[in-house]
Amino acid sequence: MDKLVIEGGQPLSGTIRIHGAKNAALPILAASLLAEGEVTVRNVPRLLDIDVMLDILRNLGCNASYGDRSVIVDTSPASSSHIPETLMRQMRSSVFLTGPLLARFGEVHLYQPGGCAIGERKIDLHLRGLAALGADIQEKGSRIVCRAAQLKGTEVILDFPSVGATENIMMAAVLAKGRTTIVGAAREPEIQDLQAFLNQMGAQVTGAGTDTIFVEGVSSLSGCDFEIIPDRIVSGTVMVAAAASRGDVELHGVQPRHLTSLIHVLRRAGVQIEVGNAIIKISASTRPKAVERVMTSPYPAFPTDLQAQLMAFLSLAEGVSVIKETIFEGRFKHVDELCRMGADIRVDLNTAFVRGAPELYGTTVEATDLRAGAALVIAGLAAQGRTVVEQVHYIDRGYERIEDMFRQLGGDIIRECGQPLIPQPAR
Ligand SMILES: CC(=O)N[C@H]1[C@@H](OP(=O)(O)OP(=O)(O)OC[C@H]2O[C@@H](n3ccc(=O)[nH]c3=O)[C@H](O)[C@@H]2O)O[C@H](CO)[C@@H](O)[C@@H]1O
Ligand SMILES: C=C(OP(=O)(O)O)C(=O)O
Repeated sequence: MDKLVIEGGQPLSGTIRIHGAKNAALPILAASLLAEGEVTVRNVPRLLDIDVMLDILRNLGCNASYGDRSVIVDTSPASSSHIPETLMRQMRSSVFLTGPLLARFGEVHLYQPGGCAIGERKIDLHLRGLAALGADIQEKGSRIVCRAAQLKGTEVILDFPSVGATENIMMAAVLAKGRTTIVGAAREPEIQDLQAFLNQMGAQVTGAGTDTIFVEGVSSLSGCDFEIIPDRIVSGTVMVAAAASRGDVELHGVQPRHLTSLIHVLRRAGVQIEVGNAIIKISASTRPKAVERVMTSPYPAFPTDLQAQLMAFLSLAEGVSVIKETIFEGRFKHVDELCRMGADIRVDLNTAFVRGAPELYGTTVEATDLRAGAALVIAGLAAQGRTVVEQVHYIDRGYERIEDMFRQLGGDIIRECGQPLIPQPAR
């Protein structure tokens, strides 16, 4: 398996353009199934999770191809509503196919989804929402069958603003009969992007970005051409890496308003940030100050997907930072690895107390999940000496060749290719 080898201590500098958002592209590609016709999705990042989504779409009978940063999906030949277990288990986002398949075929056969081990990650809110729309749901072990000859609009109340459940319910509701109201919806920018995509196909969805979403059911949807928003988590990762390496970086093609909570925390740590139209300039030259209280929460609060990266940065701060993780109960796996690099972090339940150290030191560490892996890369870029990050396939789920991205900014980072994950047949 591949490894990243990083010689730390180089301040990052230069300009970078940020790729499209994985978390917008995945539900949007799943939603393409709702249209009978051809859908073009632009600014799609080349990631492992996107490849898995395209494999699933092909398995369901669609034609799906990737080229020139765009995906073209022709959903007219789609013929199956069975998602294969092996593909279902490769990522959490396979669950996004549930709403669209149910709306299109009146049934869907699926399994509990896989993905990074960062918590229990049930799908009860997804299934309860679909049941409220009239689906009959049978669960046997990890196998799930949902059926509904015609979904019917209703009020769905979410006990927690789950991003995925909000998206699945929106996708199911667009072809339902009548009006659906989602109360307690998640407000993430990716949900607004999904609304824009659905409406471009002819749906009638309003309210995304607030906690109440209205969906007026329509009888059919047609293909469209749509461009994905920039990835706010990749943007945030580059910003934190620039600050940790005490560099000077300009990010282009970003949406600063999606990063308000991170900008606020980094400024509290003493980082210089200038915000323009689709541009963020970030520079840091001194040791950061500790940040007393950071808590992950649903958007617009601080995102759980940047918690690990921020912790790597605050490991180098002057003083003690306190980081509380309220979204995923298993999202502190990077702590042990950061400590192996010289960080001083104590965890008490869902709170990490980070006593900043003057330096981190390179060693061999293991990415245990996607953002934990990104945090170790940041730590490696800022550390003294050589860091080797193993299990890079987790990082490849969400960053398009992370080593190229940081090398473009002057980072000394290369990939050493190992055995392929899936053994290739002998020629
Ligand atoms: C592809 C995608 O967009 N992934 C993002 C999405 O994941 P995802 O959509 O899976 O995250 P959710 O918002 O659904 O999960 C938040 C919390 O709700 C719980 N929960 C969720 C659904 C459910 O049916 N039952 C339940 O208990 C989860 O275990 C978790 O504790 O939002 C997360 C929270 O911002 C991000 O970290 C992920 O990067
Ligand atoms: C947890 C993440 O993704 P997913 O929901 O696809 O597992 C992430 O992007 O950090």
